[in-house]
Amino acid sequence: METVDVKKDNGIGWVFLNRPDKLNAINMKMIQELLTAIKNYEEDNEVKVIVITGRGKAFSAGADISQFKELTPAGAWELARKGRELMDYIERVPKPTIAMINGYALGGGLELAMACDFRIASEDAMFGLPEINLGIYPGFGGTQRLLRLVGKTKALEMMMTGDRITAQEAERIGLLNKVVPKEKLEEETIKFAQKLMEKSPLILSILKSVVLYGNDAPLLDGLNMESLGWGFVFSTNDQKEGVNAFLEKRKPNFQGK
Ligand SMILES: CC(C)(COP(=O)(O)OP(=O)(O)OC[C@H]1O[C@@H](n2cnc3c(N)ncnc32)[C@H](O)[C@@H]1OP(=O)(O)O)[C@@H](O)C(=O)NCCC(=O)NCCSC(=O)CCO
Repeated sequence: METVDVKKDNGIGWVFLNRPDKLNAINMKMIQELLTAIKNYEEDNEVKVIVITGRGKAFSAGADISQFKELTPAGAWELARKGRELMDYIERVPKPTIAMINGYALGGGLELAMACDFRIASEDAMFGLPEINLGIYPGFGGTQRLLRLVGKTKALEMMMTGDRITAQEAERIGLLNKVVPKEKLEEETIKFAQKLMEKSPLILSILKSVVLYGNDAPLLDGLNMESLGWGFVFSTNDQKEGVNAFLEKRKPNFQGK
């Protein structure tokens, strides 16, 4: 692949945005290659957790602005659809996903991070949706995901001013799970991924789909989905293993079945 590279290591499927000289600006090629990388990891049983990060000093500075000059309305619509399709796919992939944010996460870069389940950032990372300064607004799902993550007041402030915020502020408003010193970013991300890998991958994927369903559904529908799923979980080996391990005072050994 030209714009993305990948590495599998101890259950983690790493995805690196790899246009460091352009601060990992997301062009059409990168959208396609990211989708391929995520789909490959989805099918790969050795991969339990997917981590997305950037090569160089940025996570990503957003969609590639150099492609905007010649963009027709139909082309812009296509770019927004493809970008959105990627973010929606990442959000729904049935494995935990972590954005390891090593610098700027702006525009489409922040939208990519928001599509992941978890966001861990280095303390010098910067966040923002500056699209308004280009005379546009976020088009890869950011208007909706930021709203849901931090609420209307902060979401509108970030989108309407285009101002950047620090990692500390991003953590305070609920955009991040963790802020860590730069030199510990990888270590802390791996630790977090390992915690997830101790759980049943099957139950994690069912839990993820119940939570995502509830995010977009009326409360009663979400609660019904929870109860139905909860009943279903009792048909799995991992539920039996979890309960037996507790009763036998040992660590569970989940098989994802
Ligand atoms: C991120 C900024 C603030 C970094 O500034 P600085 O450190 O001064 O680095 P630059 O010299 O500006 O950038 C280095 C290099 O990368 C190119 N680049 C940076 N961002 C983009 C981008 N989004 N698209 C295309 N290219 C980009 C920059 O042109 C330089 O290339 P050279 O060939 O060396 O000139 C700063 O870069 C910045 O503000 N970037 C834009 C952030 C932004 O507006 N993002 C929103 C994009 S629209 C979008 O995402 C739509 C989807 O909702």
